[in-house]
Amino acid sequence: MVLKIKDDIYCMSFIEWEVKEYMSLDINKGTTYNSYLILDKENVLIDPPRIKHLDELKLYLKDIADLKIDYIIPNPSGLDHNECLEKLVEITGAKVVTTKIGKYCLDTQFDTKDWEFIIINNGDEITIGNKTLRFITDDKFRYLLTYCVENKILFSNELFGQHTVYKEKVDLEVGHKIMLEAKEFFANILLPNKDNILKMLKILKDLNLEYICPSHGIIWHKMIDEILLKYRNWSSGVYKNTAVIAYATIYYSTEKIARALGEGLAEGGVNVTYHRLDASTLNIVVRDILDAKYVIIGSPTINTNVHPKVGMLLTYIEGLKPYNKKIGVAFGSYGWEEYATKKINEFFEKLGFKVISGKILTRRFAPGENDLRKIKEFGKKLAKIKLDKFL
Ligand SMILES: Cc1cc2nc3c(=O)[nH]c(=O)nc-3n(C[C@H](O)[C@H](O)[C@H](O)COP(=O)(O)O)c2cc1C
Repeated sequence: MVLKIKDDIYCMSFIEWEVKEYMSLDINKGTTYNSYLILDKENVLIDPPRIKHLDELKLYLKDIADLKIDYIIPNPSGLDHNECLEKLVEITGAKVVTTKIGKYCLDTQFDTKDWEFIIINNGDEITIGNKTLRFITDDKFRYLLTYCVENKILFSNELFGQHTVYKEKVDLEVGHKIMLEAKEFFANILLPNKDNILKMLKILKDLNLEYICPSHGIIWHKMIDEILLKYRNWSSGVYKNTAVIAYATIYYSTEKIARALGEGLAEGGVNVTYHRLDASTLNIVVRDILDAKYVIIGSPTINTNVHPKVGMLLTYIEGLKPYNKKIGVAFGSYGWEEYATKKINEFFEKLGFKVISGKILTRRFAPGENDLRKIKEFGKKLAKIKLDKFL
C-alpha cells in the first residue's frame, strides 16, 4: 500500500499478518512495516523492510522513482529493518547513510566492503536538491531519526511506532485507541532506552513537526502534541493512581489473595487491573505496568521457586528496566516452605521499587475468610501510601 504524504514524499506499507511472536510480544493483530521515499534531485529511501517484501518494494520504487535511489537510510540494528539492504544497494548503487555505530552494525551483518557509506553525527545535514535532511541521534542510541526540514516531517524509526495493522494510515482516522497501541510498543520495545529517548525528545521539542513517520503502524499528524507528551511522561516515570496485580495460580489460593487485595485498593480509590498470567500476554502486562503506581505480583511457591509464568514475567520486566518510582508488593500461597514472595520482593528491591510487605499476604495453602478480610484492609491502607514520600 502506498500513501502520498506530500507531492514528493511517499509511505510504502508492508503488512505482516503472520508475525505472531517477537520476543515476548504477542503480535496477534499483525504488524506494518513502513518505508519512506523522498523524491528530489537525489532520491532517498528510509527504513527498507524485510527481504520478503523486496519484490513489492521494487514495484513501488520502479513505479514512483524508476528505481533511481541515491541514498538509503536504514535502521541498522535489526534485520527486520534492513534485511533487503544488500539487494537494494546492488540494484540501485545507493549510498548508505548511517552513524559510526550503525556502520559497525551493518558491517557485522552484511558484506559491506563495496558499499559507499556516508557517516553522520547528531545534527548533521545533507542536501538532496531542494530538501535538507537533518539527523538526530545519540552516540549510544540504536536509532537514527531523519528530519526533512522544508516539509517538517520526522522519520522516526521505531520511535512513536505501533505493532498494528489498520486500513487507515493517519492518527485521527484511527482515533484515540491508537495511544494504547503506542503505549504497548513503548513499554515493550523502547523502555530500556528511556533515558536516550528523553534526550531526543528535548531536541524534537524545538522542531516544527507536521508529520511523524515511524517504521511501524500509523503516521502521526493531528495528534503530534499528544504523542510527544505521552512519550515525555512514559520516559520520565510519570505514574497514575493505578495498580497492576499480576499473578499465577494452580489451586486458586493466590487468586483469592489477589482479589481481596485488589478490592481493598479499589475501595481506596486505586484503579486496579488484574492479569492472571495464564490468560494475559506479557506485552499487555508490561504495558499496564509502564505508568502504574503499584506493581503487585503474586505466585504460589512451586518447587522452592516462583511459578514459571511469574519467573518469565520477572525476567522480562528486569530487562525492560522500568522507572523505579513504583511501589512493589508481593503475595502468594505455599504448602510447606515459602519461597515465592521472598524472590519477588528481592526482584522489587533490585529494580529500586519501594517494597511494601505484609505477613498477611503470604498464606499457607488456602486463605480463610478472616485472612481475606485482613488482606482487603491491607489493600485499603496500601491505597493511601504516598509514593513521593519514599523517594
Ligand atoms: C508442583 C508443585 C510444587 C510445589 N512445590 C512447593 C514447594 O516447593 N514449597 C511449598 O511450600 N509448596 C509447594 N507446593 C504447594 C503450593 O505452593 C500450594 O499448594 C499453594 O497453596 C498453591 O497455591 P495456588 O492455590 O495459588 O495454586 C507445590 C505445589 C505443586 C503443585
